[in-house]
Amino acid sequence: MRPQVITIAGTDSGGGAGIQADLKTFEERNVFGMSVVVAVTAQNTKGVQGVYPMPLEAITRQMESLADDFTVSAVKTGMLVDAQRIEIVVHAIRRYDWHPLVVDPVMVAKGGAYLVAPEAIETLSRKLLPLADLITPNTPEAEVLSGLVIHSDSDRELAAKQIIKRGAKAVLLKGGHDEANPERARDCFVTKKRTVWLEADRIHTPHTHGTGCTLSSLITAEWAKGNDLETSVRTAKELLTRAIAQAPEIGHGHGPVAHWLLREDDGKNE
Ligand SMILES: Nc1ncnc2c1ncn2[C@@H]1O[C@H](COP(=O)(O)OP(=O)(O)OP(=O)(O)O)[C@@H](O)[C@H]1O
Ligand SMILES: Cc1ncc(COP(=O)(O)O)c(N)n1
Repeated sequence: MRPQVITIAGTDSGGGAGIQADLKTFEERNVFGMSVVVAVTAQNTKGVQGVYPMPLEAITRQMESLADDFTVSAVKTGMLVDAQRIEIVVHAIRRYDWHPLVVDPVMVAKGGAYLVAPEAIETLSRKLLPLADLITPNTPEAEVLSGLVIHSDSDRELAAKQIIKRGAKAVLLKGGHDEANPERARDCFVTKKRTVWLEADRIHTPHTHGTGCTLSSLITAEWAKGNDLETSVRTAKELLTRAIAQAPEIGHGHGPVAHWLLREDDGKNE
């Protein structure tokens, strides 16, 4: 049976990030994608023009509908908007025992718009983080979640370990924002047992809208198919690098990555 996976996040009308990126990614990786819309955003490659949180009841009902019918193999979360919405998502994840759980602790969009209220970060850190089988912060998010300032590789590793101390089972600390390394895009993957550095060429392109969403969806899909976490993370990084390298010129700002290059050939498309 095809693995069934859920994204709990915000939409991106521009199609490059959020739930749209997640569902495109799931489809390309041959898992059946479902969604819980926490907020609708009016958004394009130039920025976020509006955020419209869904009513709490609508979020709860979507999760009930999915729990009532599907065999869920993995779940990811993205933009969760505020403390109240984080709380009801946490409640459902506990109630339905949705694991493995990949938490992309989305805080601020590339253009600077807040995707979660700053006062909700405490709730995210205290209640959602401890449920995460993997959490995928970028550098600024890792600083907030660990309470540490990050300059060096050893800071990165230390911050990831601190996030594990706070309850996450594994951390992928993404280096897309690491301006100090102009040639390589390096991510630090830390579990209780080991630290692994994942490296790829840094691609010189403005078209990186939705890279974090796409990476966490790739990992969720690969994990749902029964691969182990480290293999899932490695595969995801390789695929994403290719999709960034061939990012199309779509829109007038930070364009999306080439989701169609993530396709897994299962022999059925020929
Ligand atoms: N220019 C680039 N070239 C190659 N890889 C990149 C580039 N920018 C980001 N990445 C990789 O993309 C993934 C996402 O990293 P990034 O730090 O951009 O996440 P993010 O900020 O959460 O993304 P988003 O902007 O979607 O929220 C990481 O694996 C990172 O190394
Ligand atoms: C709904 C939604 N979720 C997540 C992101 C983060 O992606 P990025 O930082 O690439 O804009 C986004 N822009 N919109």
